Amino acid sequence: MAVAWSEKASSMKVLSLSPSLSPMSPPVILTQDELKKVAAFKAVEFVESGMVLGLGTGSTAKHAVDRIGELLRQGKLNNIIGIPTSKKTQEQAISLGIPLSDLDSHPTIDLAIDGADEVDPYLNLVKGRGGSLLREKMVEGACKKFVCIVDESKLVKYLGGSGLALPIEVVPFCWKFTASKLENLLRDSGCVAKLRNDGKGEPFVTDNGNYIVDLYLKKEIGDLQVAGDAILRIAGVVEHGMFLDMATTVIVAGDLGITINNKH
Ligand SMILES: O=C[C@H](O)[C@H](O)[C@H](O)COP(=O)(O)O
Repeated sequence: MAVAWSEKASSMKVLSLSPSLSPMSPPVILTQDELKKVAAFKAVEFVESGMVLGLGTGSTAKHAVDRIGELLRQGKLNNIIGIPTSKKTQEQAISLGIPLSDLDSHPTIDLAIDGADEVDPYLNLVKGRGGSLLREKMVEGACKKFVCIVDESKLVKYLGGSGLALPIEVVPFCWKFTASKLENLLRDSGCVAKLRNDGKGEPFVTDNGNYIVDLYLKKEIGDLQVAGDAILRIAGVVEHGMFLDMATTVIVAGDLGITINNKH
């Protein structure tokens, strides 16, 4: 069962942002990227030698992968096997000397660490604004523990509430048809569907050779699970970017410190 942010005090641990600061140190304002790094480093404290690890994708997860590589190099972690969630993370992990495998060989993952685009009060997530949602969902769905790491700008009252995209991975074939089906399905939320482009005037293509249709919502979706299941029933949809009831822990770094929110 999930809990709302306001009800989380008993499950929440507030920690210092910088362990090197004494209690009398003046407050330090961190940049957004520094906050991402703080959350990532905290998550890596959950990693133990011998684990099979899901390696996330994005600017927050990158810090975690860097840290894992650093600890391996220093001999503070051993026998780690990483399962990357994108080609980009795979390249990063290889450059850091992190041994890699895949879900075929390791269908059960001990722990995954990954960022998110939005986190709602029930620890549901939007992911995929970097385009990696399908592999992320496969890997994170195979985890015993999924630790999500965000800076506090990612917290929303409801999924889609940032006004930014809810990404849907679709097959390229007749993507306009699929996009219109999605708009129609979520018309009560004022849904507008747009094909993501690569910034050079061409469609963005995922690691799996698919397109991304970004949904922009004016109103909250009612039942997320029902909506998610209905989205997946549209022929042409490969996966959606709502990660419902998947994160076991969300670590949030903000101006006042870190909160560690555990799913009950
Ligand atoms: O497809 C991208 C992933 O879902 C990312 O984890 C998500 O977009 C968050 O990325 P960032 O940490 O860069 O904000």
